[in-house]
Amino acid sequence: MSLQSIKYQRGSLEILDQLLLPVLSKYVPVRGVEDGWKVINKMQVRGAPAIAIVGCLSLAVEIHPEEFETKKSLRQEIEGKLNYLVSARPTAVNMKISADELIALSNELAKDDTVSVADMKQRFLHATEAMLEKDIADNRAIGANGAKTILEHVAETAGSAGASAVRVLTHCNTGSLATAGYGTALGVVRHLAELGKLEHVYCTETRPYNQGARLTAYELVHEKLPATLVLDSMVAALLRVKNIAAVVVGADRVAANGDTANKIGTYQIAVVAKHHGVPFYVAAPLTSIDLQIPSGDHIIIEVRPDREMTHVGEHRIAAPGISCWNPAFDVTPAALITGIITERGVFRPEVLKAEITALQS
Ligand SMILES: CSC[C@H]1O[C@H](OP(=O)(O)O)[C@H](O)[C@@H]1O
Repeated sequence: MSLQSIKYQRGSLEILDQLLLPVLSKYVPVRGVEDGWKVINKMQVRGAPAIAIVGCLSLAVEIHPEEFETKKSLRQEIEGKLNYLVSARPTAVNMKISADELIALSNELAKDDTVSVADMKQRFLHATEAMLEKDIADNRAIGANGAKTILEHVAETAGSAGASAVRVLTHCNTGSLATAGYGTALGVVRHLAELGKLEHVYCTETRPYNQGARLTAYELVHEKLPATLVLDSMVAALLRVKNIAAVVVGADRVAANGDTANKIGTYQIAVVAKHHGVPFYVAAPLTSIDLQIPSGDHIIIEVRPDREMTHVGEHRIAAPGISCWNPAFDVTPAALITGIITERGVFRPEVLKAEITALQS
């Protein structure tokens, strides 16, 4: 079983086709931007950070063998192709943020007369390749920050000096298959396990793509972590009887006020967690935080094909002719979020914008 969602070396990019998991582990080549757009749009690769990394590396493999006459032509290629890749899926912000950063870099290099066109191409390739290691480092920091916060909350609530092992619930897939490795919310789970403080992790199936049943369960079984799969409809009952210490989920786009777009079903889990007094955390790198939008009302929610609901593979499970509503995400209001776990710290939603702005200044 492979957990490496992305295989890259200069001039070559392959992605693990997540539509085939867990039954088949098959890598497919991504030869350029058209392939990159397709594998993202079809969700052969998915997960906010992985989308950005695969998108940017698809451009890297495309321009690697090309010779550009001028820096202007290279800059135009970079800007046009990155903006095209942003259109593959609208909700996660990571691709947009990465595209803007790389476009800004190429504009800066194009203006610098001391930089040749060959140097400019090399600098661009290095910048895209650096995303892989940075994502893994960010995820490890998210894991450590999140585990610490959850254990402190549990100890504080119990009035004890240290927390015993905890039970957590997660939704969708936020692990190695959604990132360059280790994961965000699943990185918190991994770090709890590394500390010997993970009693049990529950993962929801996450209809209709089944990221939980097919991908998160795959990762947890692979690492022999104590895990149980539950149906999306079981969350309320689970929180009532299983003494869950915290819910930790990922994010596709966090607005400046902390409202968070994440996989459909996240909002209702947050409502149930509030009802049961269970802390609800969002785990996300800064590349998932969009300070340009004031609230979740401004987040575009991708609506996906009906067939993802009416069929499991080739097998029809819904009556022919029924109409469907298939938003891929929903928005959890900041008021339902206990904390946003990032690689730079854990922030309450009401201070997120100020804290992130201070970090970035
Ligand atoms: C680590 S971000 C993962 C994030 O992306 C998932 O959506 P999708 O599978 O449609 O790309 C889900 O919202 C996860 O929380």
